[in-house]
Amino acid sequence: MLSIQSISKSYKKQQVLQNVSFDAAPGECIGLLGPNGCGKSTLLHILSGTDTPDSGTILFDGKNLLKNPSLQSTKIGYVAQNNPLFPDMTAMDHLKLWYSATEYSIEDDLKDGFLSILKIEPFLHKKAKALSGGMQKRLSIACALASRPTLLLLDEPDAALDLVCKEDIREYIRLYCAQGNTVLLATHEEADFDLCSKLILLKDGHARTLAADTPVKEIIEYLS
Ligand SMILES: Nc1ncnc2c1ncn2[C@@H]1O[C@H](COP(=O)(O)OP(=O)(O)OP(=O)(O)O)[C@@H](O)[C@H]1O
Repeated sequence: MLSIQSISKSYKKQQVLQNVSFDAAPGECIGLLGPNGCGKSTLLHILSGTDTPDSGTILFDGKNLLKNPSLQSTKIGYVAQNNPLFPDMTAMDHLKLWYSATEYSIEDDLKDGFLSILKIEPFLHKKAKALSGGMQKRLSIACALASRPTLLLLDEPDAALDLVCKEDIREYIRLYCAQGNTVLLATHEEADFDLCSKLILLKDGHARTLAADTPVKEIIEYLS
C-alpha cells in the first residue's frame, strides 16, 4: 500500500506541489493527469528517490519511504520519460547490468517472463542508440522490472509510440496490476484511463481525485 501524505515541493519561488495526498492499493493503476508543467514528473521523481520533497510523508507498506532509500531501489521501478539508456550498450548489456543486482535469470524471463511479454528478444543484440523509440521504451520498462518491484512509476510511456507498442505496454500494465502490484501512470492519453482505478488531477499544485470513468469533457473543464 502506498500512501502519499501532504507532499509539497517548490523550486525557488515556484510552488509545484502543495499538500498532495492520495493512496494507492495493491492491484491499482492510478492515472496522474494535468497540464504540462503541473508536477507529474516531479512527484514521480520524489517517489523514485531522484528528488526530495520540502515536506510531507510517503508510506510504502507501512514504512517511511523517504527514510528508507533501499526500498526505492528494490521495491520501486521507475521509467523516466526520456529512456535514460547507454547509447553504446546493447539491450542485452543493459539487462545484464540491471539483473546483476538480483537473483533472477534473464534467460528464464526471456522464455516465459515479462521479457517475453515485452518482446525484447528480437533486438537483444542491438545497441541502444540503434533502437526505435518503442524498443527503447520496452527496454527501459524491462530494466525497471528486473528487481521485481511492486510499485511501477511510468512517466508518459505512450509518448510517440506506435499503436501496437502502446497496446502491448497497456496489456503488460493490466497483467502487472492483476498480479497485485501498483502502477502510477503519468499520462496525457485518454486511452490510458481504461487501465486506471482512479485519476489524480494535478493543477496549480493541488491534487484532486476523480473516478476513472469521469467524462473527458468534465476533466477538460477542470483542467482549463
Ligand atoms: N529541477 C528543477 N529545477 C527547477 N524547476 C523545475 C525542476 N524540475 C521541474 N521544474 C519545474 O517544475 C514544474 C513541474 O515540472 P514537471 O516536469 O514535474 O511537470 P509535468 O507535469 O511532468 O509536465 P509535462 O506534462 O510537460 O511532462 C515545471 O514548471 C518545471 O519547469
